[in-house]
Amino acid sequence: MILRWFGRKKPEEETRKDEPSAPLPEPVAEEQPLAPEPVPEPESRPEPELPPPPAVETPPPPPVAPPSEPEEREDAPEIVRDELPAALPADEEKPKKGWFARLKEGLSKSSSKLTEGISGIFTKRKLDEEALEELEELLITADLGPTTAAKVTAELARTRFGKEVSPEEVKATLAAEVAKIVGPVAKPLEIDAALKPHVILVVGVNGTGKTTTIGKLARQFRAEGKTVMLAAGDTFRAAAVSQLKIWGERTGCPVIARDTGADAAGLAFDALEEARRQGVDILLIDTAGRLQNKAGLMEELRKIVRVIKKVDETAPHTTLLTLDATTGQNAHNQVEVFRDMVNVSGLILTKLDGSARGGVLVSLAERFKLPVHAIGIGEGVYDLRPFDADQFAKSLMGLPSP
Ligand SMILES: Nc1nc2c(ncn2[C@@H]2O[C@H](COP(=O)(O)OP(=O)(O)OP(=O)(O)O)[C@@H](O)[C@H]2O)c(=O)[nH]1
Repeated sequence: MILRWFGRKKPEEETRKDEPSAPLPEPVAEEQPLAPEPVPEPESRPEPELPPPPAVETPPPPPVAPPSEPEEREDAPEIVRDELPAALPADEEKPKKGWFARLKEGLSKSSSKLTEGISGIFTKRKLDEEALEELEELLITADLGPTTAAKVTAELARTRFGKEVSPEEVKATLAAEVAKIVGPVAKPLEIDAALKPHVILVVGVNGTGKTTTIGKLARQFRAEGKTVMLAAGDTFRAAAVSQLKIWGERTGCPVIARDTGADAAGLAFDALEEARRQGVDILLIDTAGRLQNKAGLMEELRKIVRVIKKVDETAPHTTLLTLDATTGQNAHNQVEVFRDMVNVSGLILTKLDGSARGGVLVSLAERFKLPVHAIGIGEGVYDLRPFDADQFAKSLMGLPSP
């Protein structure tokens, strides 16, 4: 059965009753399904400081195994499924504001650039050739890309040419056009419940938010009642491994890790075997993203894929590419590069908060047509949500909630 990420009943609601005394301080799965949030949440609670990772009884990290050829390995780390925490540990408080409000706030740099430009062009002015050219240029500088910019302005010209149009009308038309372009790529991340595990390989340039995204996804899956294992496949950097371990603790997920410099493919192989043995629902594999050594990275990623196919020839079932929205058009190059290395099945756009270049999502959608499964608007564990085309388009144009 295919389950849609976020689209299920909150597992806590179903299982909390028979859980032992371990108290859950906050109903962790408060998020809505994919549906947009029509009403902002009350602003009663103070903004929480991110507490340090709680002392949760997570299984100890598996022993570090020496690098070896995956086929020969018999000493897979011991992780007992019963030890998985029954509930998500207490961690960060859910943000007080609703998602749409936060998305709008996050995209405010991108939207103010656009809305100020639109007001400048269209206040008391007819939609003539010159205005259209200025608008097209504005959209290009806001990272929507030349193709999208041309398409969107042509649509506006088709219906309003020669007429006096208000900035509000232009924004509404643009939002509708943007929603049309990004709508087809707004696809939830689907998890096949029949797979034990569903393997998700997470790739992307260093710093684009792979590890953080893995942590956020892990929390969400755990909140849905799924068992999750994390594999620290960025064996190159010690900090990347320890960062993933922290996310493992925060989300109550075992982490398979090895020493720095260990063979990433071997580690992925071990992790998949272990996840299989334990009947874990989802295995999230972190990877390195050193583009400086493109050939080396390509070989490493391809080897990971090759090697995990020895355990499950259908794996990885999902290959997510994280893209940092602040890098603007550079994200296009990254899609091309990673698409050549591995079979990228979907994108996650991170750091849409504070980026003045959020429009890049539109040009990516237009050009690559790859599913955008989710967007990140902050560093916190709750700051990732499925991508909603209408919400995004309205936020980008600074318009009120859909
Ligand atoms: N503002 C903001 N920061 C984010 C978001 N996602 C990740 N970050 C931050 O971006 C930085 C890099 O994130 P990582 O998850 O370490 O990125 P990575 O791709 O795993 O990078 P390496 O560990 O270097 O391979 C961290 O400081 C994160 O907290 C987001 O959606 N918004």
